[in-house]
Amino acid sequence: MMEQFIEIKAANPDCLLFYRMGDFYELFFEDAEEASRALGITLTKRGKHLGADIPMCGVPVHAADDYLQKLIALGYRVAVCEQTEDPAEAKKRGAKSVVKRDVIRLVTPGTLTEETLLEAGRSNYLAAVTRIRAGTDDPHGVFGLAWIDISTGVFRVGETTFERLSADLSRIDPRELIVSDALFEDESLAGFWRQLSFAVMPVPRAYFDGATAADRIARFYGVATIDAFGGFSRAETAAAAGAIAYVEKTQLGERPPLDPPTRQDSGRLMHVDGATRANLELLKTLSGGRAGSLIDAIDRTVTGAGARLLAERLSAPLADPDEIRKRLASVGFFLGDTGLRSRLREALAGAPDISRALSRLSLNRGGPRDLDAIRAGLDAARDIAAFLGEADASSAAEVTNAKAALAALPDPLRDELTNALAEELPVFRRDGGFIAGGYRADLDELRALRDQSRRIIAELQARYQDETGIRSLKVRHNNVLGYFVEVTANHADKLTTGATAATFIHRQTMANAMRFTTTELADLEAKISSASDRALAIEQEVFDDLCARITAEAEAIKDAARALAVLDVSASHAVLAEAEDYTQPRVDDGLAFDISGGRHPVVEQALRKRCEDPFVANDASLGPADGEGDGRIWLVTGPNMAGKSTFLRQNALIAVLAQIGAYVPAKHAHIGVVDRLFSRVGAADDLARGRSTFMVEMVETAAILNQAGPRSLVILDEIGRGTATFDGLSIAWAAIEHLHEVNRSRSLFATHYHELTALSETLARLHNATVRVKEWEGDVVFLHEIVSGAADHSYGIQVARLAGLPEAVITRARQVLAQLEEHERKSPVEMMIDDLPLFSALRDKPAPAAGAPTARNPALTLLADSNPDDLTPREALELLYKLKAEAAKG
Ligand SMILES: Nc1ncnc2c1ncn2[C@@H]1O[C@H](COP(=O)(O)OP(=O)(O)OP(=O)(O)O)[C@@H](O)[C@H]1O
Repeated sequence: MMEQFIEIKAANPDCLLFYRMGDFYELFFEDAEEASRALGITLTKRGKHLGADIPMCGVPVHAADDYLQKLIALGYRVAVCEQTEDPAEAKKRGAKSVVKRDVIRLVTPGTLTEETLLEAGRSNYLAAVTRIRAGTDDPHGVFGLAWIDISTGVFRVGETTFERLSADLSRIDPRELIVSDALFEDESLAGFWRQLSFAVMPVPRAYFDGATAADRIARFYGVATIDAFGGFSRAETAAAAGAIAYVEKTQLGERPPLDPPTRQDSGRLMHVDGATRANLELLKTLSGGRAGSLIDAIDRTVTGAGARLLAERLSAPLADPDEIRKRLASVGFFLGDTGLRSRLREALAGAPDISRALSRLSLNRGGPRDLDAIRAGLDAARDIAAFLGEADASSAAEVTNAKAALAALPDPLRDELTNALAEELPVFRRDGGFIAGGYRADLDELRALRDQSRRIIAELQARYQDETGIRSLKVRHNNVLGYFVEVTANHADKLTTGATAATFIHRQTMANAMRFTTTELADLEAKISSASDRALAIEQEVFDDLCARITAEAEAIKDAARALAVLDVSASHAVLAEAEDYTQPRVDDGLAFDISGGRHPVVEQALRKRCEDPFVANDASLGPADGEGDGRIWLVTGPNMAGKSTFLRQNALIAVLAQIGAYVPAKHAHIGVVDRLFSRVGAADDLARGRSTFMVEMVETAAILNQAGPRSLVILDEIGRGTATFDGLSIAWAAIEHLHEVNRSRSLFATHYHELTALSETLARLHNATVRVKEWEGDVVFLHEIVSGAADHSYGIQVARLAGLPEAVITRARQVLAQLEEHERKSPVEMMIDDLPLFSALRDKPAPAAGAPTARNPALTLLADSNPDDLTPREALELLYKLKAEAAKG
């Protein structure tokens, strides 16, 4: 057996090998050591290899999914090795022969299908990347991308460049990425693969071989050529073939129901790079959780498929106004009909995840409950089609299409499943008992026979009791003996002696009981077990038959599943819009960015939950003044904690929401489609990548200044704060000029460098905005209201005081601040700035009226004239009284 194990393990060196032995999967050698550590299960030993003990641990087959889930989450890959013959068969070859075993599947993060291993609301993508260098001018080559979710059949391809690869991968957010070993080892990319947050798996170069790529895809789909799928580039075809090769390798011959690949044209999407995606906390917060993210605030879907579609849309907002308007129309449709919407959501909430059930059935991994999921899904689809059919959805193309997809579902299949399936269903098909009575006459007969035999056994027990006079005699059953007669030890003599001894054949002596069999019982047993076996065989046949009928309709079922997801998302946006008072944005091809009464979707809900003051809505207007020329830059100054970051982010989030086709938290919103969204907010260092906070900030800023264009929306929060004041100020200054002159993007720029507000005098499209605060009894009160103008204070010390800094530190900080401000008034900063050519335009500002000497504070004069070393305590006290009197005057 060890020889067999070692051979199979050698063929799967990069996986933990789950080696099936009876009711357990056993792991040996290093696998056992790793798994026992990772899973917290006991490490034992079994036998010896080369004179040393063999470490071993095991997990029960029935609980294997839980352990698999843990291992996959920890980044392991598992090869599942099953017994491929009955142990009885092996015995026929000789007592010592080993049962045949084979790996039936590789479980990897990107190729999961089990409900327990998948997250209901998240797609589970396997992505493949390949590079083509020939025929391109780009020294990095072009990159082909393919991504597959085998649990739902989604299959997409695209082409990208090195610059965009990271953004594309962060949009797809795969669980596992495969690349050819050559690309994996390419020195120029080593750092790139390392910094990705998901598993990267090098695979043989042959997976991506361009010469055979198209054939491999065609073979998978059983078509002569892939032309019918649409024209793909060489890079796309190679990536798609690589992904298919990997699916084939991990599924070992089972074929998941993949859609034909479709191209995702990233030109029609809003481009959002990884840093922006993370900064804006679209799908998860910077700390990695879902709570507090945008999706968490807006997700009102009721199905797993709906939640997945919403996440997918949030990762890839559109940049095509027509498509966006189509989605908005569906939301409008559901907003207009509350009754229909509630009925839809009720029906959806009860519908199972049919695409995932379909995938398991196609991969021969499904159970009776998956059949039932399809049945229930078809039922729900029919109900939904019926009541949608009554409504006039002509204004909403998506709803009309969904209706058509649902109506196209095959009724006979649904009827068949309804008739075939029993009420209560076991998890595994091997357990039987899932076919309803009345569906197959032969099955009913066998079941009757089985049930009848049980009755006969009861009768037999009564007869044996009578014949022997032992009232406590029982006919029992276990897996070792089958049916047997059991009497307590004190009655045993009656069966082993006299006339009855001929009937009762001794089988087993227990401490308190003795067990016997009889010829009659053995005959009955044979009948019962053959009836059960035959019944089970019929059920398996019916299962296969139903499975085949379902997979034959896979296309229609998948279309319907997609339609249900679209309906769920559209209705969920309507629910959100109604509950949260969102509005339909106007989206077009222009450069407008007019938001009135805009709110931050996450902060607004958080404030409400904490029962704090309601969110203060604010306007933003970044489009070209008078509709002509390029967009504007708003330079937002204001105290700490005033709400600058919130304002910046809310506008980016409103753009994202509008472009996924959702309603937005505002009174009115008019947005000319944003082609690229950039945001640099907050500070976080990336020590894993060897970058300090400031370095991260500069890398992200560089990306923005190098890539943003007139259709982009740029959010920059406190650029330059991570370094010395003048360096930071200068970088921020130059960045604004670059944005204004070169990028010409619609931008929001928050800063504490109040000096920057002077730029509005030279940069025509720069608008100064500030957040209002009130001072009250030395404290600051935040009004969160954005108005035109510039801030004059940071109120940093007041905020520090609110935060609970010790009073001594606050007092000292005030003194230092006063000195610094005094110093700065005389300092050469402004002179230095004036000397820079960029600032020369500012020099002509009228000088402050001269000749008004600032009167010196008399208290200060008193202090200056005193000499503390010469003062007696009494004189010191008198001085203090004088100072106090001066303070009271002034
Ligand atoms: N419009 C608003 N209405 C109500 N509360 C708001 C609003 N904007 C912000 N807040 C509250 O103020 C807090 C601070 O906001 P934010 O982080 O945006 O301030 P900031 O000006 O960027 O501060 P800093 O300069 O210190 O980074 C938020 O967490 C939120 O609770």
